[in-house]
Amino acid sequence: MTLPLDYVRDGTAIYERSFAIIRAEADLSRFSADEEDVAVRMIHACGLVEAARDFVFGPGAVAAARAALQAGAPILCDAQMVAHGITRARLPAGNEVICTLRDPAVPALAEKLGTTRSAAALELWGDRLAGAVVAIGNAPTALFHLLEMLDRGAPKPAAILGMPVGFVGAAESKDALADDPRGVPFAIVRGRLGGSGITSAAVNALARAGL
Ligand SMILES: C/C1=C2N=C(/C=C3N=C(/C(C)=C4\N[C@@](C)([C@@H]5N=C1[C@](C)(CCC(=O)O)[C@H]5CC(=O)O)[C@@](C)(CC(=O)O)[C@@H]4CCC(=O)O)[C@@](C)(CC(=O)O)[C@@H]\3CCC(=O)O)C(C)(C)[C@@H]/2CCC(=O)O
Repeated sequence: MTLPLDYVRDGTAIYERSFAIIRAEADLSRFSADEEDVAVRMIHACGLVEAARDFVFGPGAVAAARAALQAGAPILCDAQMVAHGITRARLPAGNEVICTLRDPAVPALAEKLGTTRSAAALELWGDRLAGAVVAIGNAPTALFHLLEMLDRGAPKPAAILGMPVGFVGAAESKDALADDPRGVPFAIVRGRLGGSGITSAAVNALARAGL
């Protein structure tokens, strides 16, 4: 082995080269300029240029989420992994990043409601839901539960990023959001694909455009 090994060590150079590869290889033609910016960062997080086919941005979603973040809206996350992936330095207004999953009240609440902890945790968002940016990247049940809360009259968030991953309920929960967004601007990744990384990346792109 010849040391040092030959690889790029500069973080900014790595990002720049990655983003250039994505723009060269991905079909981004159906996105507006601001959607494209978000899509590139989402592809970067999952390593799949083909994923762009499954990205759906509802009308005005990027503008609504960006305006909310600029105005200081909190970011409500279903999982700690989503919350931890959000780069605080990119947030335009020192926005609060909230995940209630680990609240001690959640296991009993889940038992009482007969659902997962991920879904029950949303009940603790309370009034913070009004005008917030919601980022659901892990749990399909959380997205389903959010839609049920909205149907029961919960305050509307500014935007919903519905990007849970998996095989049970993921595609269905995202279809349910896209089919009836309850008047809330939304973005989804159709099908099984999604996850905390893609979702954090979407928030990071919405928080600040470009690199
Ligand atoms: C059924 C669940 C799924 N989890 C998936 C993928 C991943 N989950 C990870 C981790 C560490 C966590 N998942 C929980 C949210 C946990 N996962 C579930 C639940 C059982 C039910 C959610 C649902 O179906 O909607 C859920 C527990 C609950 O009662 O809500 C987690 C809270 C479990 C725990 O550790 O307590 C935890 C989240 C921790 C956090 O960040 O706050 C994985 C890292 C898997 C692993 O542990 O090996 C992975 C992360 C994926 C990602 O990108 O986020 C699925 C695939 C989403 C799956 C739901 C769909 C399915 O097809 O099964």
